[in-house]
Amino acid sequence: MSRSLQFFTPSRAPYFTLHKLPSTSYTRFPVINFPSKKHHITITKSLSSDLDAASSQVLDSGNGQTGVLGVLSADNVVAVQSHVPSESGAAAGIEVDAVTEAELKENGFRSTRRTKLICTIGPATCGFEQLEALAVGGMNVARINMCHGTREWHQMVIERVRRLNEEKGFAVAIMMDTEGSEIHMGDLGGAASVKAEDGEIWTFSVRAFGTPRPERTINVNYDGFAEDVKVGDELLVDGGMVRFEVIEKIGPDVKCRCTDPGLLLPRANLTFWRDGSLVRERNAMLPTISSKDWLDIDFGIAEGVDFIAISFVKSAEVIKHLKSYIAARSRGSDIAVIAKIESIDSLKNLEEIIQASDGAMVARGDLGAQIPLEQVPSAQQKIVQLCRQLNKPVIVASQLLESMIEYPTPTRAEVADVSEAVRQRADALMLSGESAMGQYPDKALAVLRSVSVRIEKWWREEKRHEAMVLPDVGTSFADSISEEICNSAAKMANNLEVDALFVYTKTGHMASLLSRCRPDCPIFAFTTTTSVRRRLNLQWGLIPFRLGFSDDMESNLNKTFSLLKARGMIKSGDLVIAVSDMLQSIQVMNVP
Ligand SMILES: Nc1ncnc2c1ncn2[C@@H]1O[C@H](COP(=O)(O)OP(=O)(O)OP(=O)(O)O)[C@@H](O)[C@H]1O
Ligand SMILES: CC(=O)C(=O)O
Ligand SMILES: [K+]
Ligand SMILES: [Mg+2]
Repeated sequence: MSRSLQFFTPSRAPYFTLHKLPSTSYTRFPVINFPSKKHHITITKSLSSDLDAASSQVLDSGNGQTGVLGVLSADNVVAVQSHVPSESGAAAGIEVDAVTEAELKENGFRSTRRTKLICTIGPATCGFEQLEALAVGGMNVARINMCHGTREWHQMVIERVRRLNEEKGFAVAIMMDTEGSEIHMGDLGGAASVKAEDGEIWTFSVRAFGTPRPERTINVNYDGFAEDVKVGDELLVDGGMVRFEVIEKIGPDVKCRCTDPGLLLPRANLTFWRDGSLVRERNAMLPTISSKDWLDIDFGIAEGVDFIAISFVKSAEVIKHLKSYIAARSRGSDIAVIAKIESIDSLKNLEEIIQASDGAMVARGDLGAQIPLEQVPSAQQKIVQLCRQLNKPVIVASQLLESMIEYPTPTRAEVADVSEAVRQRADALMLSGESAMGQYPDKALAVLRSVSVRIEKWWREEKRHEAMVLPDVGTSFADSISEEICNSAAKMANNLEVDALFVYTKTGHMASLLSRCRPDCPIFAFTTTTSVRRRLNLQWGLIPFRLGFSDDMESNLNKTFSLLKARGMIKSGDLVIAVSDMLQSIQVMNVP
C-alpha cells in the first residue's frame, strides 16, 4: 500500500505527491511538477500528526535537483496533507480531488466551478504527464472514443488515468464512447487528414484498398453503400465539412465529385442526402450497438469504466438492454449508461430514451449532420432542460472550441457558445478534437474552466436564473421524501445564503437530487465508495468526497467538520445545511 502526501503551493497549479516506498523513505516526485525555486514549503504544525516518522527525514535530506523535499526552505507554507489512496481501508481519512481542494482554499467555496469538464483523450493527450496536466487543469472525466485507436491504446489510457487517481489523489472518471454502426469512412491508411479539393473526383468504396492507399480513394464501412446511394445524391462528410456529389456507380465503387472542399479526417461520419433530405435506406436498420461495440462494451466492463456512452441511440429499448447486460456482468459495480442524442430518431423518442438512461449527451457533431444546423441550438436547450427535469446529468459536446485545435485562443463566437451552455446549466462540457488531437489541449481546457467560473458567478450574482419546474421523479414514497428534502434544503440554502450543502449518500442519489436544484452554494457530497465518488464527478455543483461514515449523523458531522477544518477546507462559523439518505432530515448549523 502506498501512502502519499500532497503539498499545495500558493500558486495553485503545481502540486506534488511523495510516495513512500515499502522499505526506504520517500521517493522523488515527478520533475514536471517540481516547484520552481520560488515556492517554499513547510509542514504546518497542526498537520504534522498526519506525517509519520519517516517524513521528517525527508524534510531534512535530499536535494532539489532530484526532487527530494529537503532543500526547500521553510516559509510560505500553505498546507500539507496526507492522502491515502483509494480503497486502502483508510476509514478515518477523507478523500477529495487534489485540484478541487486547492481551488476551494484559494477561491473560497462559493466560487468553485460548478460545471464539469470532460476531455476526449487522443494522441495529443495520452501521455501520463499530459493526462496529469489535464487533471490539474480541471478535467473531471476522461473520454475514450472507440472509433479511434486500438484496444491496447485504450487500455493504456485507462491504466494511466487510474494510476493518476491512485498516486496523485484525483478522481477522474472514465467514459467509454462506442463507435456505433453508422456509416463512416476508413482510417485513411494512417494519415492524420487528407485534403479534398474542389472538382476532384474521389472513389468511395467498401473495397479494402491496398497500401499505400491509391490516391483519392476512401474506404466506407457500410456494405450496402453502393446499392443505397443514387447518382445525383449529395454525400456529406461530418455533416457538411466536405461535400461531394455522386456522379457514377461502378460495381462497389461510387465516384463522387467534390463540391465543397475541405479536410477529410479518419473515420469521419458519412451521410447522404437526396432532394434536401437525409436518405435512410437499409442503413436505418443498422443496429445501435454493433458486434464490435458489444466487444468494446465487454472490454469496458472488464476495465471497470465509469460511464459507457452509446452513439446514435434510436430508442429506449437499446439502453434498457445494455443496462441489463451490464448488471448481469459487472459484479455489483455500477457503470452508468449515457445516451448520445445525435440522430433524428433519438429526438423523436427523447423522453423515453433519457428516462431509461443514466444521463445524456447532446452530440452536436453528428446531430448537426442529421437535422438542419439552425435547429441544433433549440434541440440542445430542450435536451438540457428535459435532463434536468428527469434528474439525469447532461453533457454538451462538440465544436465548443473547435478553432483551438489549431489556434491558442478561441473565437469570440466559441466563447459565447460555451457561455450559453454554462448559462443553461448543463452538467458538463466536453472537448473532442481540441483535446484529442489539437495543438492546445491545456489552453482549451483553461478556457472552459475560466468561462464556466465567470458565467456561473455572473448569473448567480445577478440572480437571473429562470426558475424551472421540477416535476416529481420519485417512484416510491421514500424516494419522494428524499426529493422533497433536497428541494427544500436547496431552497433554504439559497434563502439563508449558506456556505455549503453537505449530503451523505451511499448511492449518490441524494447528491444528484440536490445537484438538480442547482443551488447557489456548492454541494459537498460524501460517499463511501470510490466508484460512486468518480461517478458524481460528472454532475453539476457536486464536490465528491470519499469518506467512511455511519448511520449516526451527529458523529458523521463532527468527523467531517474536524477533518475538513484540519485541512483548511472549512472554518468555524461557516453555515452549512446537511442532508443524508440514512436519516430523513435537514440540519442547519454553523461549523463549531
Ligand atoms: N484515440 C484516438 N486516436 C487517434 N485520433 C483520435 C483519437 N480519439 C480522437 N481522435 C481524433 O480526434 C478527433 C475528434 O474526436 P472525437 O472523439 O470527437 O471523434 P469523432 O470522430 O468526431 O467522432 P464522434 O462522433 O464519436 O465524436 C477525431 O476525428 C480524431 O481525428
Ligand atoms: C460527440 C459526438 O459523437 C458527436 O458530436 O457527434
Ligand atoms: K463515438
Ligand atoms: Mg457522434
